[in-house]
Amino acid sequence: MTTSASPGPQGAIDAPLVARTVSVDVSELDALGSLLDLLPPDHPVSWLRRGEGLVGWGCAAQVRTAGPARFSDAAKWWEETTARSVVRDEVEEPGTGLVCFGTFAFADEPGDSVLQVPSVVVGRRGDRAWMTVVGRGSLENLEPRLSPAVAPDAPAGITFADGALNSEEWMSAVADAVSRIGGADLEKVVLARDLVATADEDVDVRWPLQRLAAAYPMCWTFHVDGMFGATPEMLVRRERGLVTSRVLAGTIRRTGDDERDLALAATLARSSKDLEEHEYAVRSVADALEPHCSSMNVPEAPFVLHLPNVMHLATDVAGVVHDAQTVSSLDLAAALHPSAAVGGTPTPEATALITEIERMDRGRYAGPVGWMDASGDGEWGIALRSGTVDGPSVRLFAGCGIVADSDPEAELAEAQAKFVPVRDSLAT
Ligand SMILES: C=C(O[C@H]1C=CC=C(C(=O)O)[C@@H]1O)C(=O)O
Repeated sequence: MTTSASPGPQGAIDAPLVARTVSVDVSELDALGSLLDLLPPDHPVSWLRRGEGLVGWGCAAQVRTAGPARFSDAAKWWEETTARSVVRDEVEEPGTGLVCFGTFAFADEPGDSVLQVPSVVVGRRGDRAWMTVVGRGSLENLEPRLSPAVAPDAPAGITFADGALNSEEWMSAVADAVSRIGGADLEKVVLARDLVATADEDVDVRWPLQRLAAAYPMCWTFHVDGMFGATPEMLVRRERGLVTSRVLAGTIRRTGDDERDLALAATLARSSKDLEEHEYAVRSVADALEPHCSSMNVPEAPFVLHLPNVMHLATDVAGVVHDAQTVSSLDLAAALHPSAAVGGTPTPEATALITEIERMDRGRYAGPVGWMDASGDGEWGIALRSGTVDGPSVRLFAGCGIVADSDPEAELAEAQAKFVPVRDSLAT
């Protein structure tokens, strides 16, 4: 575990964090554009849906963790950091006061995970808006002030290439997985592949973020430490004792013809292959949340979630938690990860097969990404429809749930459709 921090203008690096949250007039915010328009290029973070949520920038403190203890080490650091901090919060909503943003590796190894405390966070929820400024030293020196940022440049000269496996190789990995599912204890495994986009110059992540938020308003547009995307899947949200999770599994591509898409949605809702795959995913989430809840609501049948590129079977699981004092939203995310939507069923067999046949390091793709406040409330999505930006290079990821009667060609087409959000967001 490594920690670092910017000492700020008036404080030593090991001095406690000080934070001040003030209310912001929504019309003042609107006059500056969307929340994303406020982001400067310095450590931008985002968690936005339908124009609401949180953005932040600068880095007041951060911790990097790795390995099987990546979640618990990060959670411990957050507990210690918030316990030492001095906070003046004039708004007191979930997401005010001290807030951290995190992105966690999918696998125990090699794994590289981060929890960051931005120096500035701006939040919006309905007709309420706020700004938090974080530093070290005296609260009185913190000056919350909003201003627009310089707009990002479009990435230039983007080209795409296969990542670890080309299409043919990936289809044979899928065929291999199908043959293993028939035999052993394995019911489902999620196999992913990657593409690599290369630009002429460093990619400014604010460009794809703006495009993702505009094209996928029903998804959570996120960015933390190079990991960005627009995910439709909420691993866990905890707010004032209520926990919810949006489980997705079972997918069909859209055609662009609304009438045909409606017929396809009906087919999806009746498809036994997809319903079976979905059932595994819901069961894995409900089982992991159950020990933390005094009551739960698990709908019997899924609904169809319509996205611009694909449609999914979706179930919203909800519960009342009884251990909010001792178990944070990040602890819940750790308990849920990896769900059947990104690992498979049973989890140990599925993740072992992923390591064996996927032939790539997922990095933080399909890991939890999101934010948490000092009370432990927060939102952790699954980093899907996502990419990792590193200088001029962006690695894009997409995966599919493979079950006994999966067809490799259909799965390849589904993966292509899942690349679309990030691929299009890099276009000029
Ligand atoms: C693993 C991904 O999607 C998961 C989430 C929703 C539906 C899925 C499916 O139908 O296969 C996947 O389990 C991805 O987008 O990379």
